[in-house]
Amino acid sequence: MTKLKRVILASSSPRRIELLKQFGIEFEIIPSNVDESIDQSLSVEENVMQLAKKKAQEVFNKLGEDSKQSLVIAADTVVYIEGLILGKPSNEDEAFWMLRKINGKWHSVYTGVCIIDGEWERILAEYEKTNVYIKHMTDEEILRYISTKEPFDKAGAYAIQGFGSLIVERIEGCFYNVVGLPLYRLNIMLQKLGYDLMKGEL
Ligand SMILES: Cc1cn([C@H]2C[C@H](O)[C@@H](COP(=O)(O)OP(=O)(O)OP(=O)(O)O)O2)c(=O)[nH]c1=O
Repeated sequence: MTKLKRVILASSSPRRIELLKQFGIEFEIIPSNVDESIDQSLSVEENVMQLAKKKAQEVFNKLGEDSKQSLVIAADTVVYIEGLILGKPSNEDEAFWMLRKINGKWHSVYTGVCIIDGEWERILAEYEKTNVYIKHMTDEEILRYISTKEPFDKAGAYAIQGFGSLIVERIEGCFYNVVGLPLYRLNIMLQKLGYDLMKGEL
């Protein structure tokens, strides 16, 4: 297999960037600029895979000639509860509403991952699901959590890796999926394309 000229993470998420960095591979960061609005008429699985595809495709299309020797990775994370898909809250009221919605209950976090391999002209899109139980909080506790400012750029208005760790009672499934990049799933997908993070092959 010829060495890829460019490996691109199509994301502005500091969490995704940090998670991918730990494997010692060289990659560039090119955030996408797509409309991330959720289509409540589609299933949650379709939503996250379609959004991840849109992000990857947009960045891939900008690469021009280089695209043939490039691999682009993109992801999209949402929270799913009682038939509703929650993205990132746009203000304090929305964060409060989302946190009340997931308060004292199980919900599911879905991340869609898309990989475009220009060399083989292949597009792979899959998703991972993790169940998360949030402890019961009083309104005062919810407001205190919001005052950390952590909820604003996070799907479902919390971050399991930050202050949010103090409200997540238990999880079932991949932790990294909740943070925004399901590493196990990502490597399974890369292996399907002939790469492997364990071997440093990318
Ligand atoms: C539930 C949860 C989400 N998140 C984050 C991961 C994602 O960054 C964000 C969901 O928004 P996304 O739209 O998936 O990603 P993004 O807009 O931050 O970045 P980009 O589209 O450029 O890749 O929520 C956490 O960091 N911790 C959590 O516990």
